[in-house]
Amino acid sequence: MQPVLKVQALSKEFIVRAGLFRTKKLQVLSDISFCLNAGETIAIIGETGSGKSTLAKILAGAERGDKGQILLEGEIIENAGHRTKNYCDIRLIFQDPTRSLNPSVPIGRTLHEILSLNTALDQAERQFKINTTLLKVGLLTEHQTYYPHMFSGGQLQRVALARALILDPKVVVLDEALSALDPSVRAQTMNLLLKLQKEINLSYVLITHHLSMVRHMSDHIIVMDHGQIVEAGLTEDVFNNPQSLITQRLINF
Ligand SMILES: Nc1ncnc2c1ncn2[C@@H]1O[C@H](COP(=O)(O)OP(=O)(O)OP(=O)(O)O)[C@@H](O)[C@H]1O
Repeated sequence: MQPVLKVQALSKEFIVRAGLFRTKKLQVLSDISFCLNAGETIAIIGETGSGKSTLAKILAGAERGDKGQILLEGEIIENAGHRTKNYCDIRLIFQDPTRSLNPSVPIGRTLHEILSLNTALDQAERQFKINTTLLKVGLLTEHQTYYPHMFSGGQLQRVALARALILDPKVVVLDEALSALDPSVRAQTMNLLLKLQKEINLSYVLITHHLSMVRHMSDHIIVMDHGQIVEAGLTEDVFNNPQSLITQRLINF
C-alpha cells in the first residue's frame, strides 16, 4: 500500500543570534523520515524543543525544510525546501484555535473565503459545503453567523476542525490541538476525530504531550530528541517495550 504521506530525510536549521553581532546555525530537524498510511494516525512525541512543531509547520507548508522531500500519495510536494504543490491536502490545527480565526469575522464568512480562494465552487455550492462541514464536526448550521468569541473552547476547536476539513484534506496535523481543553471536552473531541477518521479515511499527525491521547488515538509513534528520531514503532510496542532512554523517561514521567 502506498502511504498517504512520506517524509524522506527532512532537515531544517534556523539561523539564530549568538551575541550582539554574531549568529549561529541551530539544527532543529535532522534526517527525519517516516510514512503515514491513509486512515491512520502517527503520534510525534518528544521533550520540549525537540522540533515537533517545526516539523508540523513544514508538513503544512507554513515553514520550509532545507533538505529532504515530502511526498503526498507518491507525488513530491516539497523538495529541498521548494514547495511544488499547494497546501490544501495537509492542514494544521494549533492549540489555540483563535490563531487561525479573524475575531471580527463570523465563521461562515471565514469558511466562504477559504472556499473562494481555493476552489471553483459557486456561492450555493460553497454554502452547501459549509453546512455539511459544520454538521460533520458536530456544530449547527446556525453557528456560521457566530463570531469566534461566541464559542466555547471545545466548540472553537470544532470550528478549527471545520476550517481544516472544508478543503477535504488527506492529512490533518494536530499540534497540541486538544491540549487546552478540559478532560471531558478533550475526550469528546478525540472521539469526534476518530469517528471522522473512520468515515472519511483521514490521516492524522498527532503532536501532544498527553500520552493517554497518544495511546488512544495513534497507530504508530515516533519519538524525537534534539531534532532526531530516536525511536519509532507501533504505539503498543513502544509503550510496552520502550527502547531509548528518552522514550522511557517520557512514558514513565
Ligand atoms: N523561527 C524560529 N527561529 C529560530 N529558532 C526556532 C524557530 N522556531 C523554532 N525554533 C527553535 O527550534 C527548536 C525546536 O522548536 P519546536 O517549537 O519545533 O519544538 P517542540 O518540540 O515543538 O517544542 P514544544 O514541545 O515546547 O512545543 C527550539 O530550540 C526553538 O527555539
